[in-house]
Amino acid sequence: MPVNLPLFPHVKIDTDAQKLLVALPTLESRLPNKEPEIHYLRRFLRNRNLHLILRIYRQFRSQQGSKKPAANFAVSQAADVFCEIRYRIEDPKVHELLGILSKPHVQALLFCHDKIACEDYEPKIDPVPFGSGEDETIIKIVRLIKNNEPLGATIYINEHTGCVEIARILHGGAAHRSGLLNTGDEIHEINGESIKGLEPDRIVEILSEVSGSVTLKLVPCMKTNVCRKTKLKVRCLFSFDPETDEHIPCREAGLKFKIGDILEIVNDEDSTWWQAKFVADSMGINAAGTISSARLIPSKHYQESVEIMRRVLLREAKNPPRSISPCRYSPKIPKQKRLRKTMYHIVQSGVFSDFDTDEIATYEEVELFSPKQPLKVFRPIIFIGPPGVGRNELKRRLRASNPNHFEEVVPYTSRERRAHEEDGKEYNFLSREEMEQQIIAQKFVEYGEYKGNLYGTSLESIKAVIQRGKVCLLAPHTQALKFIRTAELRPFIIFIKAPNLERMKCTRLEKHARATSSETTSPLTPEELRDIVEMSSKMEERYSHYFDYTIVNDDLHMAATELITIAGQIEKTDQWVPVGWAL
Ligand SMILES: Nc1ncnc2c1ncn2[C@@H]1O[C@H](COP(=O)(O)OP(=O)(O)OP(=O)(O)O)[C@@H](O)[C@H]1O
Repeated sequence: MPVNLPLFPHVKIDTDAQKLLVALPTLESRLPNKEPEIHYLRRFLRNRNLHLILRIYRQFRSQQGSKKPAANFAVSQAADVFCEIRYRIEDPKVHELLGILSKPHVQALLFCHDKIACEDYEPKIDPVPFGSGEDETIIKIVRLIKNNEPLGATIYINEHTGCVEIARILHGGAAHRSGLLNTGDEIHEINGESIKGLEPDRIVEILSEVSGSVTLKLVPCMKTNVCRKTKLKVRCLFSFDPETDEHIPCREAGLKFKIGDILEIVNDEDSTWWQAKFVADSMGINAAGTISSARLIPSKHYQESVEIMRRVLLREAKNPPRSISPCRYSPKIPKQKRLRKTMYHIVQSGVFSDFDTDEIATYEEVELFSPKQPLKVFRPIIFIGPPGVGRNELKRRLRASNPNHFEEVVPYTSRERRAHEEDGKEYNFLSREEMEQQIIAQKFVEYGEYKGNLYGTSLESIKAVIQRGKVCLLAPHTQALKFIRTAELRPFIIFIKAPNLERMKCTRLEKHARATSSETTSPLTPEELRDIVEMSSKMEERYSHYFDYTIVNDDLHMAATELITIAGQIEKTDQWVPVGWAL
C-alpha cells in the first residue's frame, strides 16, 4: 500500500516516523487480522503533533550537555517561596506572584522541568533481554502501563507443557487495549522475576498487585487468534455472583449480576465462560461512566448444566425416585382453601403445562424500544401475583385514574346471562359448544371451569383493546404468560408482590379486605394472608425473569400511585424488550 505523508508546511517530517510508516504495509501483509491496529498506528505516525514533539525532543537531545539545568527542584523551591510570602498579600507584587504560583499550568511546567532535569523519563524500558535463551525460541517482551484496574486476562496451566498460558483476554481490559497479548502466549517472567513453579493463584496475585509498568516476558503463541466478537445485548434471567461459583477461572474477573440486568456479550467463543459488559440494571439505570472492560459470565450452556445438576440434586434430596402416576395432582397448582370464582385454577390444560416445568432461564436477547410520540399502540399492562394480593384492586384504581385511556378485557363465559347483565359488558356470552371449539382452536389465553360453566379470556379481545388505541389491563394467571408474552402484544408485566406477613395483616385485616374473586364474601383470614405471602415469594422465585416491574402492595395508596407513575413512564421512556419487539 503506498504511504502518503501529509505535508505539514511548518513541521519538518521526522525521518524515523517516516521509516516506520514505510514499514507498515509489510507488517500489514504479515498480520492479516490486525487491520484496525495498523490503521491506528498509521494515523498516529502521521499525526502532526507527533512530528512536532519528536522535533522538540531531537533539538533538546542535541543541546544536552551544552545547557545544564540550574536545579532539579523547582517545584519545592516554588512551594518554599509561596509559604514565605503568602502573609504579605497586601503587597500587589506579592499578590501577583502568589497568583502565578497557584496556577496549575505553572505548577505543571515546574514539575516537567524537574522531571527533565532529573532525566526521569517514564516509563523506563529495560534493555530487551536478547540472547537470554540459548535455544531458538522467540521471546516477546511486553511492557504495559496499568493503573489500579485489573490486567484483564485470565491464565491457566497447560497440562502438556506445564507452562502458564494466557487463557483469555477480557474485552476492553488493559491487556486487550494494549493489543500486545494473545491467548495461548506463555508467560515466563513478570517484571524480571521468573514465575516458574508458582501456583496460578500466586501469579494472579502478583499481576493484580503490580501497578504502573508491568513487563511480561512471553513466548508468543504462533497460531492466529481469530477472536469472534459479538455485540449481543441480553437480559439476565438468573442472578450470578462470582464469589459463590467454584468453577470460575478467575473470581476477580467475574461479573456479578441480578435477574433483569442488561448485559452486552462481547465474546462468546468459550463454551463455558463468555465475556460481557454491564449495560443497565433491571430498572433501566445505565452504567454510564463506568470502565467498559468486559468480565466473565457463565455461558448459556454452562448455566444450563449447573441448573440441571441443581434440580437433579434437589429432586433427589426431596423425593427418592419412585414411579409417577400420570394422574397426579399438579404440584404447580396450590390448593386453595376457598373455592375461587375465576377460571384460573380450574382446568389443567396440556397446552399450559410445559410452561414452567423444564425450561431453564439463562439469557434473553433484547433490544432498546423507544416509544415514538405520539404513541398510537400502547403496551398492555399485565398484573401478575398471587390471588388476593390486590391485582384487581390496583387494576381498578389505574383504570379509574383515566377511564378513557385504560381498558379492561371483557372475559367470555358459557353460563346463562343474568337479567341485569349486558352481553359484552360484564361478560361475552357464548354457548358451551362454541366456547369449547374456541378453546380447541387455542383462541383463549386462559380458560377454566367453575360450577359447570366455562370462563375464558380470548386473545382477540386483548388485541381489540390495543387496536382501539387503549392501554389494555389484564390480571391473568401466570400460565397465560406463555400466550401473552409475544412480539405481537408486547406486554409490560408487573408483579404485584405481597409485603411481609406483618404488613399484610396490618393493611388488610383492619380494612376487612376480601378477595373479589372469592366465592364467599367473608374477609381474608390470617391464614389466607399467610398463604398469599408464601405464594408471592414462590411466584417471585419462579417467574421473576418475566417481570418488567415489581410493586410491593403494602400501603394501597402508595402502591396505586407507583402504578400510575410507572404506567405513564412506559409510554415515554426507552425500555429493553425481547429482540423483535421493537419493530
Ligand atoms: N394494599 C392493600 N391494602 C388493603 N387492602 C387491600 C390492598 N390491596 C388490595 N386490598 C384488598 O384486598 C382484597 C383482595 O384484593 P383483590 O381482589 O384486588 O385481589 P386479587 O389479587 O385481584 O385477587 P383475586 O383474583 O382473588 O380477587 C380486596 O378487598 C382489596 O380491596
